[in-house]
Amino acid sequence: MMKPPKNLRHIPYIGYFSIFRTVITGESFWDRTYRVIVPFVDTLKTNGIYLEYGRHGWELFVCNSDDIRRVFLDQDLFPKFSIREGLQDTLFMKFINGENMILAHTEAWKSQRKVISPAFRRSMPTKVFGNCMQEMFEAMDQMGPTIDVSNLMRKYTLDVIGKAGFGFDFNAIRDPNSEWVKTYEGISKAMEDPLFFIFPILDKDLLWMFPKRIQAHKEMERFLKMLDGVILNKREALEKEKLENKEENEKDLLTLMIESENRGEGNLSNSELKSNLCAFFIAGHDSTASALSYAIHYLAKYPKIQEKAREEVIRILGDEPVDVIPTIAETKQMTYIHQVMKETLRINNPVPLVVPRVAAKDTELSGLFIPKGTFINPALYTVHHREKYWNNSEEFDPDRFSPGNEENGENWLPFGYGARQCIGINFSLSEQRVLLSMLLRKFTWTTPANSIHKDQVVPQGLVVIGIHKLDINFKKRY
Ligand code: HEM
Repeated sequence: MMKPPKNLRHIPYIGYFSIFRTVITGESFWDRTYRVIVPFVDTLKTNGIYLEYGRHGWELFVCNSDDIRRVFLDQDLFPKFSIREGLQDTLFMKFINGENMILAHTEAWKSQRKVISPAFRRSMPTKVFGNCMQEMFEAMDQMGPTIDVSNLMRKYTLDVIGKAGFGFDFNAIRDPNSEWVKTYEGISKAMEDPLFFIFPILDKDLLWMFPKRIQAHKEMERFLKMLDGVILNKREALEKEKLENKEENEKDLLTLMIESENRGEGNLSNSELKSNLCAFFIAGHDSTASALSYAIHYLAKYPKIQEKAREEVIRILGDEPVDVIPTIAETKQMTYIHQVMKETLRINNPVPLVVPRVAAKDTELSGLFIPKGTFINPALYTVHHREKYWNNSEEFDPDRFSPGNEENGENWLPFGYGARQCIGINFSLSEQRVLLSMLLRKFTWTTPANSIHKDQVVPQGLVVIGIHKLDINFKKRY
């Protein structure tokens, strides 16, 4: 355990105690990458490939974008690790039980993606995003000038995933204490509990020792039953043509998936539909909330960038003192806001590591022998911070992505790459453009003098990394 096994010893490694120090001092993922990983990787003669001890023993970390793309593209040689192993019956696995796109492999994954991709291509519900924003503005009116943005963004993205995902109103912004908001927040907090995350055995065989945890399992079952009901009702309404008449792009994803099926584009059972809705929560809720919170943080920190972004919105949507929900065409004109979003996703990508891949047979990466069974982590966050790819990588600079300056595009990997790239990429980017543009028109904002994030951001989260209690001072423009 102190040293990698013999067949991996030709690859440099970071000592076992390094990770201990991080755990004991509570160092964040971001800080550790800057303190330990990036400087170490830059000294390597292995094209940024090294080993570190992790959940599955000695694992490979790939920090060059060429090999990362190779790993993502070749699903036969580098299949996704099956995260079910050892996790059956845990709270997390109950949530995404059954087959969904995140867990499925090969043929099962292909046939799911065939039905679900068209649904995501058709969906671009800017009106749903904009209506949620108007509810958010009303809520902000009641909050006073200093607002906890991380909390607000989680409420906003929960309402969006409910309405745009399956036509369900969590009502998280208007009524943060409503039944399903409390239930969802309870189970999502329980799923992230580090104790049960690190020792899954406590969550199943030794569950009887933790009454609060047993309660969380019960709440989970209630939540999943609610989703069963939503799916049955939706199928029934579609059969009886009882759904309200909506433009194609404003329909929720569940409707679009069932319609794909009805057109003969494939089949998803009710349990697969439910499992995929849960996958949308896991993959799309906190990730987008984190991206938005970080964007608002950087816009507060750099007032000139905020002003430039606002000028762009005003140029496109005008400056009348009324809320305007942008159309899809208008969001596409927001090139500078898009640059701000891209730079935010570079510097603090919410999903810094993905589900590991496993070498299906003996192979090589950058000429290094990789034995069959090796766990491989595409280290997206490290790639985003290497000087080799990005000048002054610690600096927030949206101009890196200005038109004609896109040479770094292939090193920008917040949504993964290849066939398994994030299916929600355009959905999330559009959601972010609507929120940021409407917020920029209505408010200016600054970081309070006593902010805990003034010198360095304080992150939170284990898998999706957000920002801890981001207080921001807002001032209305109209
Ligand atoms: C800023 C927001 C987001 C980020 C940074 C993000 C990031 C990612 C990444 C890195 C992957 C690839 C994982 C891998 O290869 O192992 C992925 C996959 C996925 N994402 Fe996202 N995501 C975001 C938003 C969303 C949204 C809004 C949804 C759905 C509503 C979503 C649904 C999914 C699904 C279902 C997959 C699995 C796709 C497959 O394996 O075929 N994501 N995401």
